[in-house]
Amino acid sequence: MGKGRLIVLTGPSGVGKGTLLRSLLQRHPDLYVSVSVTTRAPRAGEVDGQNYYFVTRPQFERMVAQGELLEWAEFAGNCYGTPRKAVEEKIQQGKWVILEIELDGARQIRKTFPSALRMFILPPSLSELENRIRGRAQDSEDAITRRLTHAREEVSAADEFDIQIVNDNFEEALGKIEVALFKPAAAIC
Ligand SMILES: Nc1ncnc2c1ncn2[C@@H]1O[C@H](COP(=O)(O)OP(=O)(O)OP(=O)(O)O)[C@@H](O)[C@H]1O
Ligand SMILES: Nc1nc2c(ncn2[C@@H]2O[C@H](COP(=O)(O)O)[C@@H](O)[C@H]2O)c(=O)[nH]1
Repeated sequence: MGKGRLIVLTGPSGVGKGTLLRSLLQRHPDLYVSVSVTTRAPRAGEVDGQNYYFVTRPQFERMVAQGELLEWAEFAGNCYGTPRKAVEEKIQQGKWVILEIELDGARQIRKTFPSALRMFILPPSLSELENRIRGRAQDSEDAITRRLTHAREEVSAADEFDIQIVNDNFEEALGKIEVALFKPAAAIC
């Protein structure tokens, strides 16, 4: 059995993290992507237990109080958190576990799992980021404004991460994530 590992993927909402991860999983089905808990309402097509575990705020607060979340944060009016049990079990089993989380959560993981590999995905520009969020057509105008406001703060924190990857050309960005994950450290520049 291989050695378990924790990998954090962060970047502003709409930069393409979820899309990159879906392609990465198709190519590397042995990776495990943690399913987060959120108080956000499901978007069209989102499935409970697959995209997220959708919970009420009291349920979320109970999970926090009982120490069930590895990290959690409030983002654009909703709460998001990583269920501890599944992640710890998968790492124990030797799996490589990926967390797709925002900046506050990534900072928490840096303290609790200093050996985690932390990658930050950047948009080619903020205007392209806005195009992608709008193009996704899943968020209200209010939610879009809040996400773009957060994006500025998040992008300015990119240097806190081990690796920064610009998601301009999708295949190139995906290739860089693969290099960061699978190639020896000397190959990463
Ligand atoms: N390289 C790319 N070029 C153009 N469009 C892209 C690229 N990567 C992703 N997209 C598109 O950008 C939109 C947002 O992508 P996605 O939902 O994966 O972002 P996200 O970072 O996971 O957002 P959130 O954090 O809000 O869940 C999608 O419509 C996706 O198809
Ligand atoms: N700190 C955490 N952030 C998380 C988690 N799951 C998702 N996220 C991040 O929230 C925003 C918004 O997501 P959306 O699905 O509403 O667009 C995005 O940046 C996600 O990466 C989590 O468990 N903890």
